[in-house]
Amino acid sequence: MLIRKLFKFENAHIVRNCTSDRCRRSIHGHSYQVELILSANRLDHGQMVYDFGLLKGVIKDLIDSFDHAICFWSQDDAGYIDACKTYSARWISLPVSPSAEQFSRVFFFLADQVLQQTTTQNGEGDVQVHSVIVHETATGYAQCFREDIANSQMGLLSLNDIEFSEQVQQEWANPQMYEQLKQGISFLNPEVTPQVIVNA
Ligand SMILES: Nc1nc2c(c(=O)[nH]1)N=C([C@H](O)[C@H](O)COP(=O)(O)OP(=O)(O)OP(=O)(O)O)CN2
Repeated sequence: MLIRKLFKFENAHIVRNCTSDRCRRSIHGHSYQVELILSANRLDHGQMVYDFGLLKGVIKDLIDSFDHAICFWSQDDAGYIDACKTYSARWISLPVSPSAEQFSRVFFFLADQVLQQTTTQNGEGDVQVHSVIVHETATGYAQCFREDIANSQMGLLSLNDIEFSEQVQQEWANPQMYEQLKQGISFLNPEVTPQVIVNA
């Protein structure tokens, strides 16, 4: 079974080396919509694949990091990167260029890491990220599947190579959250007290 949770953010970027002239050498923004699709072959005690509410913690904070931020490829021109860092308090440095395709890989990678490091407490089964769809505009989207993450032609992703500005980190519910993720420290989902349903 699949479930899907939608996230939204506004972000600015340049995507170098693409065919579209406006896209490759002018800073521009998009209202992104991100569909996180999870799969599982069994349901938890609430008869859900994964409670939507649980996706409003670390995963939401990570995706919301990109809101009102500028995103740049760490291999971009040093002067441009300096300007992004100087004139925007919220910035994110990526090891890949910020195309819709790479955003979908980055969000798959991050959500997958969080889920792998999450200790569930409500009988969840084999919950996994199935795919991530990133809508860059109303007419264009990219969808990432698991096999795209390890595809070296698309560029290697690692937690250490994704950098969030100080301002972005301060706005997380737990500013240490990314460090925790990098160190492999587990996230604990809330405990659920079973309710006894008494029939009248
Ligand atoms: N496969 C991809 N193609 C393009 C990407 C991308 O990430 N992946 N990105 C861009 C630009 O960022 C651009 O701003 C969006 O392009 P486009 O869809 O052409 O945008 P429009 O709003 O002009 O398109 P409409 O069809 O008028 O909505 C370019 N290509």
